[in-house]
Amino acid sequence: MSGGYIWFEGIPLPDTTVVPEVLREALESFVFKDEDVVIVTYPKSGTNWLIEILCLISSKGDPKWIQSVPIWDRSPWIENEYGYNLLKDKEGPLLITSHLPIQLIPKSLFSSKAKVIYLIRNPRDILVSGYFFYSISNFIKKPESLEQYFEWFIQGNVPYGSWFDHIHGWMSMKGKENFLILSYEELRRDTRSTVQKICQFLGKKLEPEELNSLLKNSSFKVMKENKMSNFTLLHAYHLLEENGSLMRKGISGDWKNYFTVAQAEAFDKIFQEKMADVPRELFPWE
Ligand SMILES: Nc1ncnc2c1ncn2[C@@H]1O[C@H](COP(=O)(O)O)[C@@H](OP(=O)(O)O)[C@H]1O
Ligand SMILES: CCc1ccc(OS(=O)(=O)O)cc1
Repeated sequence: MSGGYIWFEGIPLPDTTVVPEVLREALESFVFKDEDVVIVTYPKSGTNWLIEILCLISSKGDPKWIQSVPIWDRSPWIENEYGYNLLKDKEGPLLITSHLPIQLIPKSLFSSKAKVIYLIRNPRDILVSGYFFYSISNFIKKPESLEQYFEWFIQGNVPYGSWFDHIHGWMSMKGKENFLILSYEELRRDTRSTVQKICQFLGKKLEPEELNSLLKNSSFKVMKENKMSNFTLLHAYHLLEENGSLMRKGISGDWKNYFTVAQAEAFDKIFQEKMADVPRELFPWE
């Protein structure tokens, strides 16, 4: 286990989960079907929370599936060797996850009607979440300090490259009827309405008790205790340090507890410069 990167078409990808030849095959031959649902996020945006919600929509709130099957088997990452090998032989409709920037996603996505949900989060919170998660993981390059990780993040020397580029790339899909943009912040502020919005996008209907069960079983508290979702299964493979979990705090604005005044000002400046061309309403935290 090296915890380094492979540089794939200029993007740093974790070398413990991504195998270049397998990713190349996925990019050239994977065919998305109209019935598939694809979750796309930059890492640490709340990916696994959204997966849990989509699994519970699919099971109509019944928690059996999320309590018995690891989260990475329920909605495999297409760019990972493990995930691609599951997906390529699986009967559809598929639930698929990806952190890939738009230029690396298999091209068949653009000619299919597969429904894509893109989840955005305040990059300052993503930075803090990534810093803590990669510090306890043994499969991603470990930062020595938040100061160092801050620099890596700004430069895009982190898994899946620059957050700023990721957003710009995927925003070219904005307005397409099979593309839904959500934010972690709205999901936290009003989970019920946001789940209803997802159901509407997917053409699904949940009865009130099914929705209540979904909300309970995808809550931070319940996910934290679900070993199929909280990443503690990785302990057996020494991929995550003992007691380490995906579920850290699950809040918005935690960056304020870690950024220095100078870092906050520097980040604001870079954000304004790099995101000036993106409509503000996409960033509910600004
Ligand atoms: N049910 C839930 N409610 C709120 N936040 C959740 C959640 N499940 C996961 N998260 C948060 O999502 C982040 C992980 O994102 P990803 O799944 O993309 O790796 C972590 O953020 P924090 O580290 O800020 O707590 C984690 O706590
Ligand atoms: C094993 C599934 C998994 C876990 C963590 C990952 O990290 S990140 O989301 O890319 O930062 C990826 C895949």
